[in-house]
Amino acid sequence: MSAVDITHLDAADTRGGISLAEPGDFFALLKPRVMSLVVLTAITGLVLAPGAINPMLGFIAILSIALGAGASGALNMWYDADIDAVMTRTATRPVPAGRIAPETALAFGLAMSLLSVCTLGLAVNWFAAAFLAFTIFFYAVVYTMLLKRWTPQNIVIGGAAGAFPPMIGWACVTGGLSMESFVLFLIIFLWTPPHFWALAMFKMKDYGAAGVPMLPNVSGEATTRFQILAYSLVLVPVGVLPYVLGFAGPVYGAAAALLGAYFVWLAFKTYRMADGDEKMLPAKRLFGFSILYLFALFGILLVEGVVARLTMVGGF
Ligand code: HEM
Ligand SMILES: CC(C)=CCC/C(C)=C/CC/C(C)=C/COP(=O)(O)OP(=O)(O)O
Repeated sequence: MSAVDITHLDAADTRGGISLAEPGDFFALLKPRVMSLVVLTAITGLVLAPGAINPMLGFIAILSIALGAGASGALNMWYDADIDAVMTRTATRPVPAGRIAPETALAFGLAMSLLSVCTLGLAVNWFAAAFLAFTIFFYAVVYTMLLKRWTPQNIVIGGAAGAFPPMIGWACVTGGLSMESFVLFLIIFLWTPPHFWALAMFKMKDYGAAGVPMLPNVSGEATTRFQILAYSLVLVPVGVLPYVLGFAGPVYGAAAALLGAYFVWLAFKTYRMADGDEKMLPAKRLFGFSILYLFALFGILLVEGVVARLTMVGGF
């Protein structure tokens, strides 16, 4: 159900026969900043997986995953144009702002989905390609179309989409799944609720105006603060698991423990925030730090993985 009428957007990209969309608008449809972290987690999965991969095929694999993530972002922006138009954070996106017509965004998203999946299948393997297709479907259909407007657990279930990329990267090399790639999935899966609910707390008015049932709006701030702390407390030990299970080194182990301790501290400060705190500084800090945390963990895993491959006979 639409929160607002977007029929005015139908002919949005042409006036007097001239397209108003610029290349930058199509780039924005790909959600490039989120994609950067998705790409990092996918490369990490690919590099840590046992077995050789031709560097050119590895490059094509990552490009396909990036394209697929971008495609799912475009499909999300097509479907969500009505609610994006109501929220200050998203109102200037190309579709709600009228620079790209909804049907153009849809066609772009579908074409890119097809291109990314077929490229991955033809160049790398069809298991990874099917997994990529499933992930695009999960974000664009299961999260965006089915869960987001229906349940405050939307991001807990839907967040799985954002956690699959390291498993896809791993599958590009091995053609299958593994306990290690599942642990990488689990780190992102458990990270998503504190990452997003911290933001949802200080963007509550936006979500309220758009009628999206995010946890702070539905269950209140106190419940959200508790859930953030609970997920963080589970996330941090799981973040150390790659070291405990022996597929990451001591540098990673120490970083995961230290950064994890700070993550829990910020989650605790968020939990202790006073009711009606307008500034919400702890929640803002936690949101910002959540991004740094995941970049750091996967960045270190990646560096360790590259070093291990470079020093091993057979390398890549
Ligand atoms: C359902 C799960 C998720 C939800 C609902 C969500 C939501 C959001 C939102 C609303 C923002 C703010 C963007 C803005 O200011 O416009 C954001 C930022 C960000 N998210 Fe997430 N996120 C989720 C999962 C992920 C995942 C899985 C990743 C990558 C692995 C990720 C990476 C990022 C990054 C890098 C940013 C900062 C860049 C930016 O501000 O656009 N997120 N997220
Ligand atoms: C490989 C592949 C296909 C990966 C795609 C998975 C992916 C990038 C998931 C990220 C989830 C995400 C950014 C949700 C944003 O929520 P939202 O859409 O509700 O946020 P918004 O309000 O900013 O639009």
